[in-house]
Amino acid sequence: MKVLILPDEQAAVDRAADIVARTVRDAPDAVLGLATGGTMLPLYETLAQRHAAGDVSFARTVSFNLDEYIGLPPEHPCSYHSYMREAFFDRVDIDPSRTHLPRGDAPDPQAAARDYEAAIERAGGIDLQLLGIGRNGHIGFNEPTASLGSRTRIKTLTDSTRQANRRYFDSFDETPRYAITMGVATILASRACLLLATGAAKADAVARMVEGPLSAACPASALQLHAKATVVLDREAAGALELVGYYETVHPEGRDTVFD
Ligand SMILES: N[C@@H]1[C@@H](O)[C@H](O)[C@@H](COP(=O)(O)O)O[C@@H]1O
Repeated sequence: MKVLILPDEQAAVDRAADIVARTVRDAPDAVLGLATGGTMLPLYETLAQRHAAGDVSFARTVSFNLDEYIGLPPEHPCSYHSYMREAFFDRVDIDPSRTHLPRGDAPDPQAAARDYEAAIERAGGIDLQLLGIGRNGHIGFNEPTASLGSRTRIKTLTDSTRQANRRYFDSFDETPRYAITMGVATILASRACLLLATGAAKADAVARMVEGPLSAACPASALQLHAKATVVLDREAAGALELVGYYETVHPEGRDTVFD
């Protein structure tokens, strides 16, 4: 795992944006796996600014988002469909017909999950999967104890995840209980992963992901199995790592060096 530690949030976001932009420049028709959450908002903002400056185009990019809440139609203001439109899709030149999110309002969610896997396969798989991390170590909506062999399916959200996402809804009761999410194995099948974590609230989960045992108790630790996983952190999110000195030697100033 490449662990890149940057001095602050914006520096971490810039480094993550560099990796996304390089992927799309190298392969304009790259398939990106996209993530939601508060952490990703400044990343999408930075990518939108770089697009406006003429530095990067997503015109031929294909995208698949990690997850969506069960029960929310795409036009619901709290759906991840709406999040993606507002944060990114409406601000860059991506072709809406090439963007994909699971349908939270599908009449048969299990069938929708299987179809989503098939669509990823038909697109040739994911070149770069963007990820955030939950405070309990979840990736996508793969909560602790999620099978490390799982594919896209329906997951029940923990109360702690619902509490963390409650701020977007009118009440805790209205915060969805279920989500359709790519599985851990779906994520591991991508050709490269890029996980961005910022802020002290993520420090424990980051330490368990990078240095803890490989365990379904921390689904993000499954990235230890991925041959091309890059973790971009600000100093606060790196705060509980033991081997900081080593990561900083290998990647001085969070540089994405050739030797990893
Ligand atoms: N399903 C999303 C994840 O994809 C995201 O990485 C995580 C952290 O979100 P935030 O960045 O807001 O802390 O929780 C959400 O529930």
